[in-house]
Amino acid sequence: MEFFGSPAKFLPLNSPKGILLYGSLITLTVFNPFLGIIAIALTILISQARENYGILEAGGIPVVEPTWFLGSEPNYHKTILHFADIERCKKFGGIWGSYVGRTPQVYVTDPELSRLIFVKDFVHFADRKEADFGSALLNESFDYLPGEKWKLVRTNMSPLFTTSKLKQMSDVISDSASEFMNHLSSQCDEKGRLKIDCKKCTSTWLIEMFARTTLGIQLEDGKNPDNKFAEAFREMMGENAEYNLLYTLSLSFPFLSYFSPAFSDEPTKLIESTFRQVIQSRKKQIESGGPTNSKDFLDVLVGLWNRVGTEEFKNLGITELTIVGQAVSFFLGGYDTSSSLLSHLLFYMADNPEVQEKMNIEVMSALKKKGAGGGGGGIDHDLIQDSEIPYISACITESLRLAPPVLRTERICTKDWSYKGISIKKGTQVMLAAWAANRNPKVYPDEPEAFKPERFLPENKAGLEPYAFTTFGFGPRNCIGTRFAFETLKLFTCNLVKTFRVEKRADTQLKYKGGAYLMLAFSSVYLDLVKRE
Ligand code: HEM
Repeated sequence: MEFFGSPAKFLPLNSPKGILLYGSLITLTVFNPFLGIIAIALTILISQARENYGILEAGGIPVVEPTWFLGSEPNYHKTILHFADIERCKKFGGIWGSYVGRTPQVYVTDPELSRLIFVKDFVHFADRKEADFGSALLNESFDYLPGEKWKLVRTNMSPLFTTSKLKQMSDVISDSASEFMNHLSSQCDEKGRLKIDCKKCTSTWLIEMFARTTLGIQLEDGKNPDNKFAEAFREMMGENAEYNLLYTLSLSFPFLSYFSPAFSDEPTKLIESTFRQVIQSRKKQIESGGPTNSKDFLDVLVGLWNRVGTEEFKNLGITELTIVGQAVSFFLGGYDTSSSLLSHLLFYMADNPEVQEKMNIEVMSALKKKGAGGGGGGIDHDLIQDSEIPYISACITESLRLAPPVLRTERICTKDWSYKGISIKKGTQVMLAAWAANRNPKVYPDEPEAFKPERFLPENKAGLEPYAFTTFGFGPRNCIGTRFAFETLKLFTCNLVKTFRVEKRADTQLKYKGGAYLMLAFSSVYLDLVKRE
């Protein structure tokens, strides 16, 4: 087994193992050239697959023992990676390494290391790994833009998330949420029940709501879970895709990824053309001096669009597709994460009936206090402040802690880094293992695996270590939509608990998919919505 040594480059000719290996290859080629060439090709492939072995150990990082040539994760496609992270954190502590195929990856859960890597020493870890999603549009996604290109887009997008902008969008989100509840009510049977697939149901609303808030358009048939725009997004994200052995093999032998692209390019066509049309029609509106929403999302996109072709944009490689890609990545960044979170929140609520009763009492009394009574409307930006609905806010935060939709927040080390005997080499991927980090028993000593919203009530949360809540990442490249996400989640949840109870069904289960390495992937979670009197 130890033909290739470790770390494996090609074996030196003058070593005993080298003489044995190269001698055997030459002999085989002389007697059977066909088999000999195959053996030489395999030798080269395997040596390449092992080329990074040893790098992590040399930096003082404990590693998940690699196999002969499939890295540390020979069953990657079957492994539920966030559970693996939890187990490894228990075994190794706050930092460990793994060879994912041939890529050395470092996993961090220790709050102090997270602060250093993601915030203080950001210049060493400013980018994410260059990605090829098999789609030109997705390759322009904001999350994966490199260095200066990312900086320019981020600087232009940040002003969209100020308090005043958020308040402006909040009315649209709130109208959309209450309309959606009315729609769900109208779908209930004569006993006031409706079976839902949590992710499909909540993502339908989120996509419709995003279209309204960011693009200012109303989707045709937007409340129908099977509407073509929502379906295109789900297909593009490969929601029904399963990882297979070919995927695991492609991690060690990247040429195989050509046969198993991560995302599907076909549905991006509908999405790309819709976004292009919307941007171009706002551009025309602005050029003809028509009224606009003054610096909303579309105005920012049009501003960037008008700079395509300038020297600065040419140098940075920013094209029209880059601009469309930003609109798409806001949808993706927002809808998939939020629907994943809402599915977990609904599951925890169904699992804890007493919790949802408290949530209902809280929202009803906040409405009463406001003078809005029990009838429609009233749930708006002011009502969803933490001071008005501390318990509901705590339930949302606890769900975010327990089930972070982004399993691992990633960075690539662009400059060698070291700290107290640990060194990370340029080219290594660094992952914040969110599921494990958020269960830190030193920070959440009371049953870290359990759903306990009380942890985040105002009287309890003050002393919590901020770097042990990793759900939105950290530092200059953290989630730009955090405040928007909280606004959305709170408006939806308040409307939901006011209108419905959530109940488990005989077929309710929460089953995670293997191989998902970035975004949480799970099979349909079915629950019943039951209308409140
Ligand atoms: C529950 C909801 C959400 C969760 C858990 C979440 C989580 C995350 C995480 C972990 C990151 C990576 C942060 C890092 O690398 O440090 C991220 C990045 C990002 N998120 Fe979110 N997100 C959510 C909602 C949203 C929403 C609503 C939007 C848009 C309105 C959004 C847009 C983005 C974008 C554009 C990035 C890339 C930022 C950059 O690279 O500079 N996210 N998000």
